[in-house]
Amino acid sequence: MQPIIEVHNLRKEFKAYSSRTGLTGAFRDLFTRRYKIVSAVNNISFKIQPGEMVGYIGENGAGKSTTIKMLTGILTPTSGHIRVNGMNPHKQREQFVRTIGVVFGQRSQLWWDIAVQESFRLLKKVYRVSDEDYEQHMSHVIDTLDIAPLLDKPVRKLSLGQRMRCELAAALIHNPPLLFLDEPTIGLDVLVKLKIREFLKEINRKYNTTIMLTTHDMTDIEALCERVIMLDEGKIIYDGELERLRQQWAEGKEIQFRFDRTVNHLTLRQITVHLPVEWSPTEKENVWLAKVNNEQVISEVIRQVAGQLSIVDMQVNQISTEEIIRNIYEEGIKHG
Ligand SMILES: Nc1ncnc2c1ncn2[C@@H]1O[C@H](COP(=O)(O)OP(=O)(O)OP(=O)(O)O)[C@@H](O)[C@H]1O
Repeated sequence: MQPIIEVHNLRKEFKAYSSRTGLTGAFRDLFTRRYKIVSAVNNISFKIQPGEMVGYIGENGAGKSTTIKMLTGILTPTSGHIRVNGMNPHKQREQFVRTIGVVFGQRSQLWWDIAVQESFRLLKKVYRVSDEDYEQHMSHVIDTLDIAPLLDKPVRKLSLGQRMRCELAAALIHNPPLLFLDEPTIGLDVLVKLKIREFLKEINRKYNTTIMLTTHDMTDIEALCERVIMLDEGKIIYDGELERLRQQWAEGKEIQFRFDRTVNHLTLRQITVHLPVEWSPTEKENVWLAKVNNEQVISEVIRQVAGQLSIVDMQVNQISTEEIIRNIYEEGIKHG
C-alpha cells in the first residue's frame, strides 16, 4: 500500500536572534544581528498508511507544530522530502489543500463575524463541493457533532467547545482522506472531548480517514491512537505502538490485594515462588501489595493468588501514560 504521508530526512532550521545588552549593544544590533541556527526539526523520517490514527507527541518546543506546518505546506523545509497524498505540499499547494483537513486548536478557519453556516457555504465553494455531496456528508457531521443549533450564530458568540466542534465540521466539508489536528481538545470540558473523540473514531471507521493528532493530552492519544511518534528536540525518539511503549515503561506496577483473613509474608511468597513479584505489607494485616514489572506477570500473580486464597477486593494501580511519557523525557529512552 502507498503511504499517505511519507517523510524522509526532513529538516527545518530557524535563525534565532539574540540581542546584545545596553545601549551600545542595541546600537550594534542595528547593523549586525547575532544569531544562531536552531534545528526545530532535525532529519526525521516516517511513513503513515491510509486509515492510521497517529499521535504526534513531544514536549513544548520539540518541533511538532513545525512538522505539521511543513506537512500542510505552510512552511518550506530546509532540506528533505515530503509526500502527502502523493503531492509535494508546498509546491502543489492549491491542489494539495483540497485533499487535507486541518484544525489548529489555537487558530480559527471560520470567519469571526458571520454565521457558522455562511462560513461553511464559503468553504464549500472554495473546495468545490457539490450540493449533493455537501448534503449527504455534512448533514451527518452536523448531526453527530450536535451543532445544528449553532449554525446561524456568528462564531464570536460561540463558546470554545462550540467553536471547536464547528471548526472540526469545517475541516471536513470536502471529506478529506487526511486530517491534521493540532491540540483539537485544548481547554474543552470532558463531555465535549468525548464527543469529539467519538466523532473522530467514527469518521475513521466510516471513511478510513487518516488522522495525525498533535496534543499534550495523553487521554486523547490513548482513546484514539494505536501508534505514537515521539519527538524530542527535533528528533524522533520513538515510533511504534502506544501499547508497546506502555509495556516497556510500565515498571513498578502495583496490585493491592485485600484478603478475607490475615495472611503472612511466607504464604504469599510460597504461592508466587516462581514469579518475579515483590510483596510488601500495609497497615492492615489482610491487605498486601504486590509489585511487578510487566503486564503478563500481573495476570499470573492474580491467577496464582486467587487459586489459593480468598480475595475480598483487588486493585491494580496503573501508571498513567502521562506519567510514562514524563519518565521517558526525564530519563531518555533506554529500552529498545
Ligand atoms: N518562526 C520561528 N522562528 C524561530 N524559531 C522558531 C520558529 N518557530 C518555531 N521555532 C523554534 O523551533 C522549535 C520547535 O518549535 P515548535 O513550535 O515546532 O514546537 P512544538 O513541539 O510545536 O511546541 P509546543 O508544544 O509548545 O507547540 C522551538 O525551539 C521554537 O522556539
